[in-house]
Amino acid sequence: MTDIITSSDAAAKLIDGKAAAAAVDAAAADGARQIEAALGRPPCLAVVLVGDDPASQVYVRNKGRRTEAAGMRSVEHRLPADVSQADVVALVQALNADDGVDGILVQLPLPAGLDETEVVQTIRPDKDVDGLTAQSAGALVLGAPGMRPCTPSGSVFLAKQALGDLTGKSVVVIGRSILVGKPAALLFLAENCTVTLAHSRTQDLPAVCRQADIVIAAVGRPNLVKGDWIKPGACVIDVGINRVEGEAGKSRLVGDVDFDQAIETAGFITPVPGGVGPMTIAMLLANTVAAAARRAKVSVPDSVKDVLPG
Ligand SMILES: NC(=O)C1=CN([C@@H]2O[C@H](COP(=O)(O)OP(=O)(O)OC[C@H]3O[C@@H](n4cnc5c(N)ncnc54)[C@H](OP(=O)(O)O)[C@@H]3O)[C@@H](O)[C@H]2O)C=CC1
Ligand SMILES: Nc1nc(=O)c2c([nH]1)NC[C@@H]1CN(c3ccc(C(=O)N[C@@H](CCC(=O)O)C(=O)O)cc3)C=[N+]21
Repeated sequence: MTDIITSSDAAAKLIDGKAAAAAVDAAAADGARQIEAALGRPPCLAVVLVGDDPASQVYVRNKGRRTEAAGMRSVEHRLPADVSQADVVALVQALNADDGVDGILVQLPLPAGLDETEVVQTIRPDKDVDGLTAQSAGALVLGAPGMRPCTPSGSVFLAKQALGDLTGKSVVVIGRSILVGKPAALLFLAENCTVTLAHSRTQDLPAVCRQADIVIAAVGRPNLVKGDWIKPGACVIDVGINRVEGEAGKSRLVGDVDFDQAIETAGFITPVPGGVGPMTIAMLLANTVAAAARRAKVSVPDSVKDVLPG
């Protein structure tokens, strides 16, 4: 297996999200084989993509490819951007009722005019592999069993690869979205971290960040987090995926952290691309295997239990 933590020419070690995702994909593939042996069919993930946002299409394509590579079934449903609310809800209801579907992911954001909350709330909680329904969110708050959101789960996994047990670490999460920041704060709390949840109204964000043993940047602002915001030796998990103008008119992906600066002070850092992004898909696969197991009333394979957060 490739090393997940590798050294760089600068101070920080790199956390290789691709290598970590390959390990989690392998665990999911192992689990998928066990499910197929028990059920006579592999776990199945349905992805709903509304509109033609090019970035979303790339994610959906990556998800489809990795799902099949892990020996699972992937079904994509594409709807036009001008689809009605009722038609999106009806599709989710049909997927809820389809016994051959174990997991449902509705790609966010939905085009303007559609009620995202209603669509997400339509997903049956036992198929909510994105962990975004009120039932999943409630279970996370209560510390009860349930599906955890994929990007925050991936962020915890990578921080553990770098630091081991996270008990007592101070964590600053920047961004409080339902998809990333808020559940990330709760997952790190569940790891016994001391968590600060920062956002656009936070006062003196650089000073808040400098207290952190672990910084989670989930803002959507290219290079917002500067090198001198990072406590020497801290672990930096960059969730941001921002497309910016690169050389020769070509676009490239950057995170929310000024990587070239932060790598000089941090102890560990995730790159973009090749950091949290690949882990998000890996956790989605793991959640899909777990959902298939629970629905079939067989035990969740140990390989999958081991990679998911508590
Ligand atoms: N790697 C992956 O798999 C994934 C990556 N992403 C990426 O992560 C980033 C965040 O996504 P998402 O959470 O959906 O984004 P949202 O736009 O929903 O949320 C952004 C959050 O950042 C806060 N914020 C905005 N500007 C600042 C600022 N200047 N200082 C401090 N906080 C600020 C906002 O605060 P307020 O609430 O006060 O407005 C808000 O809470 C994006 O780049 C997205 O592409 C998202 C999902 C998965
Ligand atoms: N309901 C819902 N759940 C999500 O989890 C969700 C969503 N909606 N909407 C959009 C965001 C974004 N997201 C990414 C997933 C994988 C990569 C990924 O694989 N990135 C790779 C490659 C990126 C590339 O090169 O295009 C990388 O960072 O290395 C990125 C981003 C999931 N999201």
